[in-house]
Amino acid sequence: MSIDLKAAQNFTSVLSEALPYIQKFAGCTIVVKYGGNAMIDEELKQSFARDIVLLKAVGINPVVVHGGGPQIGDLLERLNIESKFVDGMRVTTTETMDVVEMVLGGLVNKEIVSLLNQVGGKAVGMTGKDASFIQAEKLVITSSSPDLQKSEIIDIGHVGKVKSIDTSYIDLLVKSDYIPVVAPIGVDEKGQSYNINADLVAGKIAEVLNAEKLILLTNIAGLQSKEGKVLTGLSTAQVDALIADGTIYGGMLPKIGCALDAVKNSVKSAHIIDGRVAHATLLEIFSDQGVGTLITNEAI
Ligand SMILES: NC(=[NH2+])NCCC[C@H](N)C(=O)O
Repeated sequence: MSIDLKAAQNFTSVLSEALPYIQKFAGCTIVVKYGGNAMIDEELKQSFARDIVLLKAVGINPVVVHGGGPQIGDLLERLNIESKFVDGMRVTTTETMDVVEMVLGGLVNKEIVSLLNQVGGKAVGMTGKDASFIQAEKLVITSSSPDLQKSEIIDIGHVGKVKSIDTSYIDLLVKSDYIPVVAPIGVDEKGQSYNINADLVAGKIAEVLNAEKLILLTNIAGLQSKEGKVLTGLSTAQVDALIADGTIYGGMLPKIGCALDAVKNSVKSAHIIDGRVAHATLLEIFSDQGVGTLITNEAI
């Protein structure tokens, strides 16, 4: 059989394009928020696992934070427990929190750990309860009722926000070449569990770890202009302007808020990438073009 020279050349040019990035990011921490389609589609799951293990193999330290909303919804449905949402957040009663903890910390977390380990990684799963590493507090939300002209506090139960993160456990794992896989559950000083948005947890972990990158795998091609063109590189000031003029709105706002906060604090760049594309993580980190939107503090 003769060698396909063209394919071989393509392959080597791809590898060669990756070299400066492998050199630049070796030893760095990259926090990857894993969610959406990439977590459901079999082929995308495999490609994600290989990407993460490959990062580790070339000396980059990935930390994975995952979501699991649809899986929680599925089990609640099977158990005949009604799902209620306020502002896109799941109303989490004590009964619901048990299910959240079982699904996120058990089923989903261990599936990801196992996926990574099957392709040769050394992944270790945990929730913020392990070593109490994510301290949480209750998220208080208010709604203004139009007729009363005043705001009311709405109780959405065990939904939390991050109060503080102790990185010593993650550090220990990373130093020993393990890949931490974090389920977004926090704990308060009384041992109470909280369900926390995974983008938020990923952003905060990236901040406290002084990560090089925060990568958010999404179901979109990236941030888009009003005309629908993907904006491949933006400064934080440009993102602020896109929020102010309404180009970025609705459901995307909390996600972009997490990315912005991370970059405005200590993370070098945040990437909103297209998780529907196989090997999106590798493409973003090791190619010049990437597969989505890169946000940095520098003017672009
Ligand atoms: N969406 C983009 N414009 N990505 C460019 C990525 C460039 C480079 N691979 C990096 O990770 O820093």
